[in-house]
Amino acid sequence: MNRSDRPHPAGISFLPRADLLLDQLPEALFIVDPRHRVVFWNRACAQLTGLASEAVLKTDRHREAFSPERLPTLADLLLDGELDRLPALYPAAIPTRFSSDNIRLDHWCTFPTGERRFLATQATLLSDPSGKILAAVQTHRDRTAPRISEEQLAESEARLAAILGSSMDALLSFRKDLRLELFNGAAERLFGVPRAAALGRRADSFLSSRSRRLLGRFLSLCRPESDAEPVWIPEGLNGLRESGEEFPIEAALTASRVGEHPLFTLSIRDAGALRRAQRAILRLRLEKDYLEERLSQEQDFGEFLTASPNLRTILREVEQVAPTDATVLLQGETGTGKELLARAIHQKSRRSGSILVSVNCAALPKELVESELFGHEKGAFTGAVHERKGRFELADQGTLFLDEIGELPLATQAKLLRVLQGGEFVRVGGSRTLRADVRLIAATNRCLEEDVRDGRFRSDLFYRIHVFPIQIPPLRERPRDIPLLANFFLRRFASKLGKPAVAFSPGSMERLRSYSWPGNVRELQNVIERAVILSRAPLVEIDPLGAAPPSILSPLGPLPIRLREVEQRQILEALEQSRWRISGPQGAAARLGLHPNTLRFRMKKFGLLSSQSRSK
Ligand SMILES: Nc1ncnc2c1ncn2[C@@H]1O[C@H](COP(=O)(O)OP(=O)(O)OP(=O)(O)O)[C@@H](O)[C@H]1O
Repeated sequence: MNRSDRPHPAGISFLPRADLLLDQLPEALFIVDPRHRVVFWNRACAQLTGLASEAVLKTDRHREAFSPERLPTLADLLLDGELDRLPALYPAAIPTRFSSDNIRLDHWCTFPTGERRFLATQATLLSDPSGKILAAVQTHRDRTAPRISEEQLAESEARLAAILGSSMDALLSFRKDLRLELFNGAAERLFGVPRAAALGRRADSFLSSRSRRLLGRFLSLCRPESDAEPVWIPEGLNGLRESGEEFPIEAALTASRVGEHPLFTLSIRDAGALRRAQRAILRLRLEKDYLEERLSQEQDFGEFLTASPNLRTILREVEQVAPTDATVLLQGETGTGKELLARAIHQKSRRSGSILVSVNCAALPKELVESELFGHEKGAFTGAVHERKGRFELADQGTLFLDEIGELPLATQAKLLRVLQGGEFVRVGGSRTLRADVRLIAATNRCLEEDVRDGRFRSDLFYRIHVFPIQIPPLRERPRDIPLLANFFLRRFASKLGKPAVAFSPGSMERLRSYSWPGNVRELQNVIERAVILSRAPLVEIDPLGAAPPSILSPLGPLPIRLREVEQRQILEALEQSRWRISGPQGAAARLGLHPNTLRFRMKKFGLLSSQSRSK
């Protein structure tokens, strides 16, 4: 049967052949009679719900077509006059009521197929002129796609609002007329103005008058682009609070093309707060350095400072060996603090009440080494006009620090071994056996194992002194020590030179950290001393430190050692010539052109301060 030949649906005989028209509608439409029976179900409705009109007509299956729970449809509620049940039945839906017999509901529907669609559903009652209800018509427009876009837009707007709200910077967006369109939470807090009051106001009303002119100049220069980068506005801008108070700000301006007109966004930061934070960070850093130094001093060894975990572990072991009489061998590159540590060990030993005698083996001429260590009798050799005690005798009951032990001639090594084994020795040119109770601390920057292999160092002596070897790592392997020691020397030299230095200039610490320090702590100390001497401002500037020339790194011929040796030799010669007299016209100081105290200081540094000279 042709569609046009079909009889009228029973309930809509008042609409002659309207069924044909309604069937063509793109909108899904059905009609129910007052007994809630479906009397019309158009083609779009069948397509939308998946239920053919034959399956629905004359039944109340229209309910299940739109909800698995068979909820009454809008048409049903209208017929029963029960619109007040809408909120309970469709809590998430958005109703729009046009009149008592015409209502719209926008909501998500689930069909028998399981598919979900967002529908704009509208229902109207049809009545005859006497007011008798004939039927209810319900139409459905599928708004799924626009609804998803709306939801996505709302979600992205909420996300954007959350981002803008949580931004630390105050954000002010405006068009060419400067009227504010966006004023985030940080802006409310910074300027003390609620968003509602700020929107629509001119953006430059939050700037001081000078800054307004500057912003105007910037706006005229800005070329809005779709992916514009922010442009920093140079320093010197001032914000204006609602209270009239001006305050320094840092700002960046972005000019982007959004829609037809350019959109400008000012990001503003309270520069005062930033500076206060920077000052607080500097203060905390200085405090941290100081505390680290204190901790290091308390935990460890007097002036021997370290923040390096490796070295701290080593120092804990040293702490245990210090009170014993065990021989300690300190190994490490030049300037790593071997002598300083030797002194600390002596201080922590039961011999601290007695003397620590230092001998720098590298500074002694070969022919004088034995007499230096073991003393000589009068006339033992040319120039030995007096009998003289050696360092072993002087160190009796105390500690003997043999620095650069690897430099000892082989013959002296043999004699040293005998003393260490039996505690007895004979002065050069003498026959009396003498005894000395000495604790030995030896140090070297050479690789003694290699010297033993090459026959430069006796293996028996090596094993005798290798009882408790300590390897002090070079400064470049303990990066944490660089700021600690640098700050320590900074304070020390600043107070010594009466300079009110408080800190290093920006970038200085980075320079110190990135240098390789071939001369280790001694070199660092010298660099800081020089910088403090040259500094005028309260900030101390470290000049760029050159890359270390390879020769300095070589363990065999480090330049600083050579200079030291020359200086030591000259002092020793002058002392020998003056018979270890320091002051007076014939004294070594006068020969060297030095003040006697300066000479004493240098001698102490080189371990040359013996009993002969101490008294003179
Ligand atoms: N950890 C440290 N803490 C504080 N000062 C240190 C430290 N290490 C070294 N120094 C200082 O560095 C300088 C060099 O140290 P020291 O003379 O002890 O080194 P060294 O290893 O014996 O050198 P060399 O092998 O050249 O004799 C000294 O002025 C010392 O006080």
